[in-house]
Amino acid sequence: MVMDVKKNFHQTHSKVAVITGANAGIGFTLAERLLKANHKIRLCLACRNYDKGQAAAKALKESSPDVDIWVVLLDTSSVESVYAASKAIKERYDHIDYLYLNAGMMKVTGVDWHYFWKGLFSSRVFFMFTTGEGLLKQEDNVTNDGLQNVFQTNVFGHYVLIKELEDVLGNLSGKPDGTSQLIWTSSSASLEHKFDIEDFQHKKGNDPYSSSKFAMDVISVGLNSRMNKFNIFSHAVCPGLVMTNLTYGILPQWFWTLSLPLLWLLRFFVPSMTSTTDNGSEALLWLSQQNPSALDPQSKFLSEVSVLNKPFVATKQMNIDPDKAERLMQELDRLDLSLRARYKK
Ligand SMILES: NC(=O)C1=CN([C@@H]2O[C@H](COP(=O)(O)OP(=O)(O)OC[C@H]3O[C@@H](n4cnc5c(N)ncnc54)[C@H](OP(=O)(O)O)[C@@H]3O)[C@@H](O)[C@H]2O)C=CC1
Ligand SMILES: CC(C)=CCC[C@@H](C)[C@H]1CC[C@H]2C3=C(CC[C@]12C)[C@@]1(C)CCC(=O)[C@@H](C)[C@@H]1CC3
Repeated sequence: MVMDVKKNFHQTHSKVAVITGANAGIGFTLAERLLKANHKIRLCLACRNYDKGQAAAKALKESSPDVDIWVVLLDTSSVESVYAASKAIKERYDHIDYLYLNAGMMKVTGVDWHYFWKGLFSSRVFFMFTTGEGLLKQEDNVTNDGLQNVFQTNVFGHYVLIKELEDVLGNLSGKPDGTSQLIWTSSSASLEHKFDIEDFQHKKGNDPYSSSKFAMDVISVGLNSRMNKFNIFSHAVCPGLVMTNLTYGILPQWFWTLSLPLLWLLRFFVPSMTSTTDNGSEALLWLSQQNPSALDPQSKFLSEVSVLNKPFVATKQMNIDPDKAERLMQELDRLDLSLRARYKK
């Protein structure tokens, strides 16, 4: 009897997930949950600090000692670091199933408490708790590559990473039925009116974080138009308000701990008060379990939570003009080319 041993790519291949900013917060919990859901998954923790990355890998291996976890040094605020990390990633994996574009930062110098108290007793209170609009005084600086730091860290570094990894994504990896998902950790602070295509790095504005998160959503839509034909699908996620180093950089941990009862009460009206990294990573994990070709390229996926602390995934239409998205991507392509010329890449 002749056995048919020819199996397709999906039956034989162990899934590979690359997560940027995986050593802490939402990225670390996502790594834990991906492993719990599929212990055969191969994980790449792409971190800017090698020791923190190794510590995260060690912690993950404590609960699953036999798993394939690898740490690669990646600083999204440096294109040379992105080039080096991509090269190392491609040497190790011939296909990536999930590329989580999660690393992110914001530099907050203060909270506008006057605006907060006024907002608390106004009709914009729920919007204020969902987006944080107008409450945070932020600063930005210029990276060694000469770009705005928040833009380069949150957006452009990831855009270059995707371009560098193109030949291990979707069917461009040479696997005819290979599929890849690009999953952006965006935010409900992504606000269209904070973004200006003429100033896409947000050199002039005062809310670089919201601008960067809106740019992410636009790029995600644009990537679908360009890349769905290669079985590469892009989606953006809002994790909600989660207690992590990012929020501890805004106000001290003790303040957030004391505010937890209030944040839980707010869940009656604002389901984005996810609070924990477990709740916040819900939509990121959920997306890895979906057929991406069946998802609307204009949908944003929100991690939300019920009053009883049960996480769920909600969707929101983005209605982003694909032509606008293509225009932004062309700007980023030009910037990418000029930096490649500088670094002779
Ligand atoms: N917390 C929240 O309420 C929300 C968070 N988000 C988004 O979630 C994502 C994860 O943040 P969160 O887990 O909250 O915060 P954390 O600060 O806990 O995690 C951020 C991760 O990104 C890494 N990172 C920062 N800058 C760089 C860089 N230049 N290169 C590589 N890695 C970098 C950090 O590394 P290191 O440890 O070395 O600093 C860390 O691993 C971010 O994109 C954030 O904008 C979105 C909505 C709400
Ligand atoms: C909790 C109390 C009593 C006060 C805190 C007031 C603000 C500091 C706080 C209210 C809404 C928060 C918020 C964010 C930061 C902190 C707040 C402005 C984010 C902007 C953090 C990063 C994100 O990506 C957003 C989704 C958050 C939106 C809400």
